[in-house]
Amino acid sequence: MLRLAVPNKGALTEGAQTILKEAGYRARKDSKELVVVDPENSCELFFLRPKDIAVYVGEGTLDAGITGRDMLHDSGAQVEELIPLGFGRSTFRFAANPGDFDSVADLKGRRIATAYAGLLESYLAERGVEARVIRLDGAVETAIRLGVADAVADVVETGTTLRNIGLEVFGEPIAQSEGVLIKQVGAAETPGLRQLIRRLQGVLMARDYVMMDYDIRAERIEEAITLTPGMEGPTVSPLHREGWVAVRAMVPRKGHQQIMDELSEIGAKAILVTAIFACRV
Ligand SMILES: Nc1ncnc2c1ncn2[C@@H]1O[C@H](COP(=O)(O)OP(=O)(O)OP(=O)(O)O)[C@@H](O)[C@H]1O
Ligand SMILES: O=P(O)(O)OC[C@H]1O[C@H](OP(=O)(O)OP(=O)(O)O)[C@H](O)[C@@H]1O
Ligand SMILES: [Mg+2]
Repeated sequence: MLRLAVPNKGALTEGAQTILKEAGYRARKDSKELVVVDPENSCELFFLRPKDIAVYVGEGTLDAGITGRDMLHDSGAQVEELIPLGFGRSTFRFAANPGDFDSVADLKGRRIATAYAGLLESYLAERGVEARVIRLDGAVETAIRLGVADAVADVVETGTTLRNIGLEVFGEPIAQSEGVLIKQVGAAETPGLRQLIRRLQGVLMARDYVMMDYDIRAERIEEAITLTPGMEGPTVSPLHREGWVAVRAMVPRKGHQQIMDELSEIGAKAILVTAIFACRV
């Protein structure tokens, strides 16, 4: 039985729920459900606070979990990232009143408010910057206005929250984050976990790739294959027309229009693009 931790609220909840559903796992019926048993997939889903997930997985009480990469590093738990999941992308950054600071070195001896003290403290230690870290739970952007801190270190996605309170980011980004699948360091991958990984990779692939079909003169096939190399290699089948072949290959969704343009230029006809519903890599 695979025991999996899933965020019960916050920015990662919807993305986690959607990807698991697309991977064939049971969804919870309402946001108050804390445990979902999925006998068909021999899996139990535990809905937990995103920040606690690395702790449970690190202790080995759960086999795997979905959390944010920033939370994984903040926790200090014995967990490792298995695969990035492509949702809940954010940057972790310093911010302050405009003009107050230029770089992390300027923060020496100053107060920095954050809800990710573990992540911030290891970043400062790596750079030899001694500062006072003020631990808050959330809405840390307000700490400067209320005189509790000189700067903040927080999650920035669109930047709207910072703009609304008149703060500006400074220095290099501290970390890039997104939803990730994690497991305990050194723990064996059970068959249930391997199945989950394969299914999630399949969903990500189906999101990132499209299927492309086209017809082309046989003498241009090598040029065409350079444009659409596919995964293992494209399928090339004879066409019921002398000197022509049909080609089928998976291509990255991003940039597929350009590939179509380039195929047209070398004489490809009937170029079709279709979405991939599911796949196994
Ligand atoms: N606005 C956002 N857009 C995208 N991802 C975000 C955003 N805010 C947070 N995240 C990411 O989502 C994860 C969890 O953040 P979330 O805000 O859900 O947790 P939290 O702040 O601990 O909880 P809460 O906000 O409920 O107190 C983190 O990995 C973070 O990088
Ligand atoms: O750049 P933006 O798109 O504005 O997003 C960033 C904001 O989103 C998160 O807040 P959340 O809603 O989780 O509240 P919290 O600060 O209480 O955790 C994060 O802590 C920032 O405040
Ligand atoms: Mg938050």
